[in-house]
Amino acid sequence: MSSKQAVWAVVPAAGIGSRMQAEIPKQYLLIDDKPVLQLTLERLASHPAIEGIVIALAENDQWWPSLSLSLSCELLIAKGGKDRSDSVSNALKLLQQHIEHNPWVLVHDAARPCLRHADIDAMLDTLADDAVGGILGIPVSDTVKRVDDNNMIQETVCRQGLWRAATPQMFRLAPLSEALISAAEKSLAVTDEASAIELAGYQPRMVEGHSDNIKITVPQDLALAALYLRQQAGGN
Ligand SMILES: Nc1ccn([C@@H]2O[C@H](COP(=O)(O)OP(=O)(O)OP(=O)(O)O)[C@@H](O)[C@H]2O)c(=O)n1
Ligand SMILES: C[C@](O)(CO)[C@H](O)COP(=O)(O)O
Repeated sequence: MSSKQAVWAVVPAAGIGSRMQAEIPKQYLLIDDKPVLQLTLERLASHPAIEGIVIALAENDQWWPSLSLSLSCELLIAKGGKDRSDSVSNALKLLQQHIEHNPWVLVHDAARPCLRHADIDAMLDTLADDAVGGILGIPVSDTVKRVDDNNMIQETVCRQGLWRAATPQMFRLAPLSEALISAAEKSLAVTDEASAIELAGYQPRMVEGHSDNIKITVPQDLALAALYLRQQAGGN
């Protein structure tokens, strides 16, 4: 598939950002005067392959109306759910009501504004003819320890073959929706789309991405994301 083949993006943006310990949900914190969510949406919408975006917003989201967005793609708004997987599932169901075909869907965290178009291109090119789909990730480069509740090291985990999963996670609309519904029906908590696809018996492909595609999660991540965005703007 060329990177021009139209795909839809799903952006879960209904979290409260508790680990960020901020006054407002982290997706509305500012980086160089722009809300994180706006940066992420503009990054996705400016890619030529993105036909439309479905964003999942919390029902009590009071910040969305204040965004001044001018996106070059269609935008649908779904209801956020209790967990990230519920928000994604709601967005997929809304998309299925909106379109009849079964496109590739890129699920991408609102909290990841540093996504590079090169990584989107890598996914579209690598997974073009894949029967299942796949995700962006980064190989683990540190030694990994398992630690107990008292911060005592229990074991060193072999890092051979260990990767950190990121987003986008790219799957076909119908099987992804079915996999998430199935996981929810079995009360199986999934923290990413690939987990649901794996539970459904499929084997997603890992696509190596850039390590600056960080998820803004804890306070120090905001300054790091700002640094990465400035670095990218400078052509690095
Ligand atoms: N019920 C939820 C929970 C999370 N998300 C979104 O999923 C992405 C990744 O989740 P995470 O980083 O965990 O965000 P929060 O859940 O907001 O953070 P925390 O766990 O610290 O509260 C975020 O863009 C978040 O807005 C969502 O759409 N719906
Ligand atoms: C989807 C994800 O970003 C992949 O690493 C991650 O699982 C989200 O987890 P969170 O606890 O909802 O931030």
